[in-house]
Amino acid sequence: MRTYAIVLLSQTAGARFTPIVLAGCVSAAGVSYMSLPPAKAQAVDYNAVKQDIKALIEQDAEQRGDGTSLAGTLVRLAWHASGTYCKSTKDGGSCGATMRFDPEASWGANAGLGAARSALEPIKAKYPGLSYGDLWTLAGSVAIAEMGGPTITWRPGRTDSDKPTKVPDGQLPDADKGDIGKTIDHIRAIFGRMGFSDREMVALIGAHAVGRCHTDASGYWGPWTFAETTFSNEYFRLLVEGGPWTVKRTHEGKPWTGPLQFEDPTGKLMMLPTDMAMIWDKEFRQISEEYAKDEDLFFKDFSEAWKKLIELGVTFPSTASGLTNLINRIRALFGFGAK
Ligand code: HEM
Repeated sequence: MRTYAIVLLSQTAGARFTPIVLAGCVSAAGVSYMSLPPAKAQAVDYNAVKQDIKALIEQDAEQRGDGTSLAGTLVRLAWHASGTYCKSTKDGGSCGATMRFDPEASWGANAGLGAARSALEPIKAKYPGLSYGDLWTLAGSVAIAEMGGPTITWRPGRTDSDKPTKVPDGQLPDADKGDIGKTIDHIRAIFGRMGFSDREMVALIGAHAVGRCHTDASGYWGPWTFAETTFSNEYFRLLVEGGPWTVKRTHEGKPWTGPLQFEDPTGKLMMLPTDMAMIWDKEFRQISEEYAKDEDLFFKDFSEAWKKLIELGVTFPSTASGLTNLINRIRALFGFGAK
């Protein structure tokens, strides 16, 4: 049995370390909190934010009524907000939430994400102390949990920039580099720049279990799996055991004029060239096969890599001092602390 809870590490503004407040949060929310020093003037009830994100996803699904969901787009928003990071220059990442501004908002890679950002605006307005960076990454993390994904450990602390990014376009991956070898090298170059290993890249790309491609956003069409609102290892199972995956030639009875993509024998599912790289490349394939066989392993690796992704470049307020930690531990022993 898996745990689907989001673990929140909460900042309490105004009061440095307040076990009573924290204990209250624990019992009210059923999630785990840890105290961090305050960084903002206005306290945010992150559990309430989480509930609002869940409600937004549910309301949106009801309105659509076609089996598609905002949840996948929220995951993509959190990933694109974070995936600009460069481990050498330390630029980019979810801190700053610079996708609010051009040019980043208009990068081709971010097409279609404006709707997800707008959908979250009422939640941002409701919690003045909440940063966009925290909201976007929490929304992606809540969406993963809502779709049955693994436990995500999320913590607040991102501050917003009031200036556009300094980072040039081209930080996020293209789905095709024209030939197999170049596409594989491109994946390693882009994710390597962020500081990810082969295993972490494959795990993260496994998020294509959910959501879909939209012709009016990326130009590609279709979902990767038959259950696009369920976070699972189906993406890897389809890649490894499904198919055969062939070049898409037609769409709804007409010739396909979009970019190169692959389809399964039903014509209902798709893979990007970068997805096919997950079985074309020997090392990627080995990991994809492991995930196809073992969903728990995929969930474990994904949740660790996702936490790393959404924390790239983020400096969190330092945790409690040694003395405060000791006091908290003693309080915890007597049942007052938050574990
Ligand atoms: C080689 C790396 C990747 C490439 C080339 C890529 C490319 C794409 C493209 C072209 C789309 C379709 C966008 C649209 O038309 O709306 C998409 C959607 C999506 N991507 Fe990726 N992606 C990559 C990695 C990732 C990673 C690392 C994650 C998350 C950890 C992710 C999560 C998603 C999700 C959830 C969607 C569905 C969005 C929706 O339903 O609106 N992708 N991706």
